[in-house]
Amino acid sequence: YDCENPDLPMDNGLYVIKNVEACTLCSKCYTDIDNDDHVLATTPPGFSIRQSTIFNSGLGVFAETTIPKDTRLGPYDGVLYKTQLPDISWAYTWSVKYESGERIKHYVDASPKTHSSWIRYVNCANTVDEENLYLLQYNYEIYYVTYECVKPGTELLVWYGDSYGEHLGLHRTEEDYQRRFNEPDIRQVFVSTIAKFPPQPHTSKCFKFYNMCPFKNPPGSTGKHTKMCLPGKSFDVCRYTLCEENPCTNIVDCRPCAGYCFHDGKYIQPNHEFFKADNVNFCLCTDDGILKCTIQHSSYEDMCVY
Ligand SMILES: C[S@@+](CC[C@H](N)C(=O)[O-])C[C@H]1O[C@@H](n2cnc3c(N)ncnc32)[C@H](O)[C@@H]1O
Repeated sequence: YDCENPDLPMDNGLYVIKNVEACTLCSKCYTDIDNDDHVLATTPPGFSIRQSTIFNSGLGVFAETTIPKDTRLGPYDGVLYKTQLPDISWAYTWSVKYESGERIKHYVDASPKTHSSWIRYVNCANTVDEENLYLLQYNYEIYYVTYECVKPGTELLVWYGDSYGEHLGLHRTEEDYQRRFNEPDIRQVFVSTIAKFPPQPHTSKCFKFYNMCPFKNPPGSTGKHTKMCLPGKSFDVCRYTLCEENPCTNIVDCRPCAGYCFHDGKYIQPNHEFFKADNVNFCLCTDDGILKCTIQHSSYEDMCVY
């Protein structure tokens, strides 16, 4: 990319480089999204995961091409927990907070590789001068954003926060930040646009994609499910009773597609329980492909009726 005129999509004032869907080609929906390579398969072009420049810190993420300032990377995928259970591997866990920035809404644990994305490998900067990313919580998801134009070969580094930093033997003060950036500390930014941009009912102008392939049949045509367009033209399957149709191939019965139920752009494994985006309701994908969700609504997902 060109740092001055990058040819990248934008969202809310930031350039966007999204995670690659683990199943990239429509014809290859049979990819086993459940194996350990899932996380590497989510790495977008222009980045690599390799031995970190930080001594004894394992793998790290490197820019292999120029990445413009203000580029949003992610999201930081993982398993969501409402409470910090003792067995959560905190090493890969971020907390997602309510808008006030104080109360914790849930935790996202990227230790299971089957559920995480490539930015789980971003290490913690040893010094403020090495920091080239800040953390952005946007619509209750965690992203990393570049502070500056990142040159090829540079390791991407973020500040994990004071207590995690302490654990790694690292210290950082507000003054360190101000010395480098000459502005108030913005290492952790919270933005919630869910209320500002309510989902719009599907129209023919709103294209839906799954793994880069537009849906062949307009959603809702069978009357079995309803899809809503969310900001950024992403899609959500609000009501999905039987998992009959693979939107990539239109093959009836998506069992060979490494999953039964389909929600929010992802296949859900049988008997897998997960929180919905509102993190109030949770769903279970049953063995026979039925997605059962609770209906204690508190957010825009009020519109989704099961
Ligand atoms: C979110 S993971 C980052 C990816 C990790 N390097 C890996 O290979 O899976 C966090 C862990 O990376 C290591 N790490 C990250 N930043 C570090 C640093 N500045 N110094 C030492 N270890 C670090 C620590 O083991 C930490 O618990």
